[in-house]
Amino acid sequence: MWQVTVNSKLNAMVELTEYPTHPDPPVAPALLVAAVALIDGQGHVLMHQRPHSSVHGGLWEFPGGKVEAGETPEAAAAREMAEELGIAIDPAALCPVGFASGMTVPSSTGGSSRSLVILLYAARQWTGEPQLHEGEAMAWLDPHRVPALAMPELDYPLAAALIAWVEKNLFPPSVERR
Ligand SMILES: Nc1nc2c([nH]c(=O)n2[C@@H]2O[C@H](COP(=O)(O)OP(=O)(O)OP(=O)(O)O)[C@@H](O)[C@H]2O)c(=O)[nH]1
Repeated sequence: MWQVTVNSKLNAMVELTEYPTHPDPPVAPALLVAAVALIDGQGHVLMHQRPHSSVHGGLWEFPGGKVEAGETPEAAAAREMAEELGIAIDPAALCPVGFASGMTVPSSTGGSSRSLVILLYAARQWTGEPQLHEGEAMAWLDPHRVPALAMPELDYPLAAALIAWVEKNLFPPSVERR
């Protein structure tokens, strides 16, 4: 971060001072992950249990994965839905719900922690029946029950954002008519 100081005596002199933003800043670019809350006709959301062998193994998450080079987050989300659940989603039909930001958990094989940003989208339409292609299990849940699951840390704020989104978009307060 740069601080600009104007020296009043010399009037036009500008001093630039560099300040460290963090004692140990992350060196790698942020990892971007696109995840999807699939919402069925009953307003239930599909949660996915990560493979035991993976980072965050056995925890519940919103299905999704890393955005690859040259991909939009929406295209990545649609690709992950095909890979993980065997369903087709139109990227244009994904609705932004919220995001969460933190640090990755270093894998058991090493590697340092890096900045992680997860974008959560909602989808109410897709083609095909979700099937477990990867992971340990999947479950359709009332969104209000999601915060009770064992999940990666960033999924708790994502779950709160989803509940707010569902209450606004699926069950909007009735409009008072005079
Ligand atoms: N998909 C997904 N990943 C999440 C969530 N919450 C969360 O912390 N993550 C983390 O974000 C990262 C995404 O990794 P991933 O393993 O799902 O991505 P991927 O399918 O591209 O993995 P791959 O490297 O095996 O191809 C992991 O560190 C994962 O633990 C979530 O709700 N959904």
